[in-house]
Amino acid sequence: MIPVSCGVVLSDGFVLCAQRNHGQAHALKWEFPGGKIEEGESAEEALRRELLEELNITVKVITSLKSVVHAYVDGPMVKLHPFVCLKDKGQLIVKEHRQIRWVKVELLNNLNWVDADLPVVKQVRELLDASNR
Ligand SMILES: Nc1nc2c([nH]c(=O)n2[C@H]2C[C@H](O)[C@@H](COP(=O)(O)OP(=O)(O)OP(=O)(O)O)O2)c(=O)[nH]1
Repeated sequence: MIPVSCGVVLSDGFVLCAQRNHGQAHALKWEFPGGKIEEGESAEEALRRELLEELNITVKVITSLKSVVHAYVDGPMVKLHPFVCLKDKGQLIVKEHRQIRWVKVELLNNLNWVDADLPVVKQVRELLDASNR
């Protein structure tokens, strides 16, 4: 089971979505930026390291969401640890992804997500719907 952290990064009501690159697993699918948790690292430490490495940003973590375990067909079993965060410092530099996009919460379903992220998208929608009520 591969432990992975990812960030639902919010700014001005938009969510930062990232498209995986050609040549990677799940090429051209959309994900929340993040990556594998390394030995001796907490999920939150991994998130901060990956966001800095991949996108040159720091974040303020607001809350964690429920983790998702997903077994990819012919692929690894992934345990995804999602965090809702606010973008803090750093000018976004896209280093590894094909592209990034800031997407309104209600339009998140329009992207072609990696399978493990669908339950995360659902949690994000529920969380933000509830906070707008
Ligand atoms: N980053 C990220 N990976 C995800 C998400 N959902 C999901 O199933 N994954 C999977 C895809 C990959 O199999 C794995 C993370 O791999 P990665 O390639 O992004 O991580 P990494 O940068 O640490 O990898 P590496 O190239 O250094 O080996 O988790 C997600 O929302 N964000």
